Amino acid sequence: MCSTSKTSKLAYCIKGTFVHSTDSSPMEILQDHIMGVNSNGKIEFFENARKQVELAKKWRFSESDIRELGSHEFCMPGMVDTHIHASQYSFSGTALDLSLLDWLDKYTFPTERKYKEAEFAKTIYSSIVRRTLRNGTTTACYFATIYTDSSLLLAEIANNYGQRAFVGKVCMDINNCAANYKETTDESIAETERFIKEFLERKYCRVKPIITPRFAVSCSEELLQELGELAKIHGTHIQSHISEAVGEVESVKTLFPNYKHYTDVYDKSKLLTDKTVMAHGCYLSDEELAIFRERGAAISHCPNSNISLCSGHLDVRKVLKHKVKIGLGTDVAGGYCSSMLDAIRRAIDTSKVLYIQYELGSSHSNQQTMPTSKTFSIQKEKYTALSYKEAFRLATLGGSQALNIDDVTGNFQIGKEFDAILVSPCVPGGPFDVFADDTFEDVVQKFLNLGDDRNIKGVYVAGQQVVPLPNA
Ligand SMILES: Nc1nc2[nH]cnc2c(=O)[nH]1
Ligand SMILES: [Zn+2]
Repeated sequence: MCSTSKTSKLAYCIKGTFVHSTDSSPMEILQDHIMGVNSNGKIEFFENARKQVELAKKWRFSESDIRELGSHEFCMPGMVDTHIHASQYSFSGTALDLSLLDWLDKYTFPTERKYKEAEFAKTIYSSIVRRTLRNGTTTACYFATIYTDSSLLLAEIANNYGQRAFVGKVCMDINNCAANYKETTDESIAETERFIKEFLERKYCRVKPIITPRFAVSCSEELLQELGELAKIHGTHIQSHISEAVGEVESVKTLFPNYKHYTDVYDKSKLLTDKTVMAHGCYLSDEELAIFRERGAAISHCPNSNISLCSGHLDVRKVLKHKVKIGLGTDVAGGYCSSMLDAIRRAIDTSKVLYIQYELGSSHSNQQTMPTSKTFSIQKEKYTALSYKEAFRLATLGGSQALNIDDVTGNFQIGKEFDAILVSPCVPGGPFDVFADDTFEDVVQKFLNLGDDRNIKGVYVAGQQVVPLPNA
């Protein structure tokens, strides 16, 4: 049950280094700062520690109420996974030998069928929620399966562990390969209505339903339109896949001949709103991106999956140029890693691959000639690979914007809920080393490139500490 009081007291203070993004800066490192979090889990103040005495008087706290971070430690916003299939976690790290449509038929649909069984669902869903929380994912936008009851179970599990989440019951009334894993159109609509109704009755504070047509290939026109209506009636979020792989885009052209393009299929069904997040978008045209921008719809960039399933590459620069909202997603299990740190790294890798292609001017050729320093300097003005700071922003603030929850989370702006991870770079047996001449920026960069859950000492959602996990 969700309860916030109108009056809020100061709950605790944290003092040390904070790293976050704003609209104007992809990364701010604020050393020697002090933050106050209130009993509603919101950031009450965030100031230079110089003002501690003044703040202590105003908010009536003493030295003993302050949690002081160690010299290399820092707090950063919790990461936002804008696209993850909780139901595919059981086979993550395997089954990466096929491209999208064959991969769905051979591995994904048979696995998702198992979620008819509540016990199986409970085991895997508990594991993925625990795993993502330990990895520092404070918000996850989940796909479940076509089964309503086990999808509701995922919502319950996320709520019990204190994760902020969107949970979608998958809708699909077409499946030419696995006839035993699809619904009739009427079933899909009725079960989605039941899903939303029962979900909302539970009044979870930070776990919400999201309407989830799997993708246009597996949904009839009627189903897409009805889901668009339901989203409108209930004001819910919407998620799906779009323009992920060439074979998929070709199928959509054949299945929906009367539509201008893939984006038009969703748009005409009212599925593109400012609460929509579409995964991938590797092959979206400028015209389609302009529609995304107009509708306020967002893209979830899932680079691990795009590479693992040999789908393609998303040009993040192009999406940003169109001012389309964008966050990162792990897309487990097309993406083999459930950590958003991996999504940051793969987003940078992808951007560098695109940079090389632009530099060589050979995105459509297989010339293997080395570029000269001259071509590098000329081309650099045209294309810049994503920096680690930009990728950090995509994983935090960008994700919250993509999910339209940036008024609540995504950075350390006063009034937002304190969703954060406490990073401890120097841990015994940790994954990297810090040396005396490392700047704080170096330490942050090392964590983003080399760190893992061993460095994540604490995770907070709305001010509540959720990691270490219960029964860890
Ligand atoms: N990566 C990915 N793409 C999809 N397109 C339709 N379903 C899926 C899925 O489960 N994973
Ligand atoms: Zn996906």
